Amino acid sequence: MAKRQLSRRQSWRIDKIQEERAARAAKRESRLVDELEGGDLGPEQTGQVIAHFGVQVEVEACDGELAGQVFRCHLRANLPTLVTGDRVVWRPGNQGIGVIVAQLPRLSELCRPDARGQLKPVAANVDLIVIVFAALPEPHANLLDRYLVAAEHAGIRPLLLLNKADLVGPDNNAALHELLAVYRELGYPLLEVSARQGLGMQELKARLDGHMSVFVGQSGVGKSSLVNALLPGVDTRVGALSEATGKGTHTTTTARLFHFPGGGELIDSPGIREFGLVHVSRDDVEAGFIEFGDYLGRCRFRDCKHDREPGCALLAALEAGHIRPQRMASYRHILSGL
Ligand SMILES: Nc1nc2c(ncn2[C@@H]2O[C@H](COP(=O)(O)OP(=O)(O)OP(=O)(O)O)[C@@H](O)[C@H]2O)c(=O)[nH]1
Ligand SMILES: [Zn+2]
Repeated sequence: MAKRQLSRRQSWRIDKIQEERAARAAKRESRLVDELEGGDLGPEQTGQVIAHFGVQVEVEACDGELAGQVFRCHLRANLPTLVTGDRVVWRPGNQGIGVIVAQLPRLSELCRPDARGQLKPVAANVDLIVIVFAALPEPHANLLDRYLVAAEHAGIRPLLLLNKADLVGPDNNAALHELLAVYRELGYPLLEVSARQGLGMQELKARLDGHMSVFVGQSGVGKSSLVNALLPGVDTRVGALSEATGKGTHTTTTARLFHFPGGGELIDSPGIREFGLVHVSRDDVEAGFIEFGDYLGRCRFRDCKHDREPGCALLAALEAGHIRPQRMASYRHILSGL
C-alpha cells in the first residue's frame, strides 16, 4: 500500500514537472510568434503539416508561388493540437520560418492511445488504409478482420494488399485464394503484389494516386520493402528527421508525410504501422463486420450476444449462409479478446 502511494506521488511529481516544462515551452513559443508577427510575414495561405516536433511543425505550402516548399512553423497560442496531415492556414516568414494561424477541418483522424492510455490523434486526413499481409508469414483472417474493423471505425477506406505474391505456389495457393474470395465477396478492394519482384506494383501506384495513405500490417509482411520500392531514394527511417530537433542522435517517432513520385501521399511512422491493434468496443466490432449490418437490431433480445440466443438474426443469417462461418468465428475471437 505504502509503495503504491509513493509511486502515485512520484508519478504526480513527474506530471507536474512535465506540465511546467510544457508551459515554459508554450510561453517561449508565443514570444517567438509575437516577434515574427511584429516583423514581416507573408499573406495567409493554406498548407499541410508534414511532420510534428513538440511545439513546432513543418508545413508544406499548398498553393501560390511557394507551393511545395517546406517551412518550420511556430504555432499561434490557443490552436488545437496539430498532427501530420492537418491542413492549416499559415503565414510564411523569413528564412523558412512561418506561423500557423488556424487549423482547417479534418476529414478523418487516426487515433492511438498515448502513454496514459488516452486516445490521441496521430494523423489527419488519411483516406486510404493499406492493410498489408503476405503469402508468408501465413495470414490470419482474424487479424485482417481486426484491421478492417479499425478502418471502418475510423471511416477510412481500406485496401487489402497481399504482398510476396512470388511465394504463392502449390502449397498455399488454394488456401490464400479462399481467403481472398471472402473479402472480394464482401466488396473490399484487393491487390496482389510482390515488392521483391515488382509484380503488380504499377497497379498499386495507380491505386495510391490521389489518396493519402497509411500502410499497416503485421511484422514481416513487407511494409518497409513496399514503402522503399514506392519511394525510391527516400530515407523513411525516422532518424533522418532528427537534425530538425537540432540534436543529431535524437530520434523521433513523429509521423511524416511523403509524396509518391507517381502521385498520392503516404503518412508513415512505426506507431502508425501498428494502427488497428488497439482497443475497440463491442459496438465498434459489430459495426466493423459490414455484412452484419443487415441483421443488427433484428434479434429477439435487444442485448443479444449472438451466441446461442433464440431468435438471433445473426445466427439465422449464418445458418442461411449469408454470413460466412469464418467471419463469425473471427468476430467471436475478436470479442473474446476485448
Ligand atoms: N519473397 C519476398 N520477400 C519479401 C517481399 N517483400 C518483402 N520481403 C521480405 O520479407 C521480409 C520482411 O520485410 P520488411 O519489409 O522488413 O517487413 P515489414 O512489414 O516492414 O516488417 P516490420 O518492420 O517488422 O514491421 C524481408 O526479409 C524482406 O526482404 C516479397 O515481395 N517477396
Ligand atoms: Zn443476435
